[in-house]
Amino acid sequence: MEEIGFLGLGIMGKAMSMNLLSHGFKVTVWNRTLSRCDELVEHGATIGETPAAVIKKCKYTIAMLSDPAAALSVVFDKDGVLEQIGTGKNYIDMSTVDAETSSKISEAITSKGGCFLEAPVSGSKKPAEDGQLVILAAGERALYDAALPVFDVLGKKSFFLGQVGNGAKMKLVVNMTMGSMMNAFSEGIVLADKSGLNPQTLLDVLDLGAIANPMFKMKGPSMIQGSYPPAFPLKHQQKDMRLALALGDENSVAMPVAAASNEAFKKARSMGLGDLDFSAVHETVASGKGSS
Ligand SMILES: NC(=O)C1=CN([C@@H]2O[C@H](COP(=O)(O)OP(=O)(O)OC[C@H]3O[C@@H](n4cnc5c(N)ncnc54)[C@H](OP(=O)(O)O)[C@@H]3O)[C@@H](O)[C@H]2O)C=CC1
Ligand SMILES: O=CC(=O)O
Repeated sequence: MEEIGFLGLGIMGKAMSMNLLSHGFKVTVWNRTLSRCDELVEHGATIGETPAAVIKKCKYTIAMLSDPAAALSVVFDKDGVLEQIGTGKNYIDMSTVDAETSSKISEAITSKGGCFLEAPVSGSKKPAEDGQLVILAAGERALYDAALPVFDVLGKKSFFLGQVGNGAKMKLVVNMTMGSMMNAFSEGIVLADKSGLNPQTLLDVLDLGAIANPMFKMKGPSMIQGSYPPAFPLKHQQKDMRLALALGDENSVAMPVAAASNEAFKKARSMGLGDLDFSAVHETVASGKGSS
């Protein structure tokens, strides 16, 4: 595959583009805060001054941006993707957004002759660094096939889910489930502690039973310490809960557990915890400031 463009060098985009560089891809990067490109340049990347400049240079461009507003802005605003997209150009948006946002981007790109694939990912900072993401792609099948060498570097498994929107929906369903689990886990840790049990023993018990999972195993010890270094920022998890609840509205699916979890994430944001890891929702229970 030719040179890859990469837009968005946050926690995920930085790890993913670094991975592409270390596997021998040529990468041209752009980030809204341009100084975040410097570390990538030290590892061999080239800088594109604007999203449009990256599209102009590269046949394939990947985006990894925070939310729907960011994904739309990078495509539609001045110096954006649309200014240079056209026949022979391919755009892969790996940000977590809702199906409507993805469809708007897809329509704009394909109406100018470009190809579009949405490909949100499951997995966090460490899986991104290790090339162990799960890729949830939908859109142009030919672009999916062409992108597989890239996806094989970034992830451990790729799914092609059909029409645009299906990748976004799958990602929101997964993160809605994950966010609810994180809240139940937080309550469990606090309940163990307040009722006189050792929370570490709770982690050991959970890890041996039917609900053992990598998230509890990885996040539990630091949650007990009250430490939440950001791997998956809480503000993004709350965005995913909000978008998943809207998907529930559209489909008349009652989701009382997810709705309560969303409230807890909102509470955590109001406590100034939005930039910490999403496991910091634990503080809404642990600090006694929760809404319960
Ligand atoms: N972290 C994780 O564990 C995972 C995250 N995701 C999803 O991946 C996406 C990226 O997440 P992550 O890397 O953690 O997020 P970060 O907050 O670390 O990075 C966000 C990126 O979006 C850019 N950005 C934000 N607003 C705008 C805007 N208006 N215009 C242009 N660029 C903008 C930021 O640029 P700047 O540097 O200038 O602020 C930055 O490059 C999100 O959709 C998230 O939900 C998916 C799986 C796992
Ligand atoms: O979106 C977050 C993740 O861990 O997946």
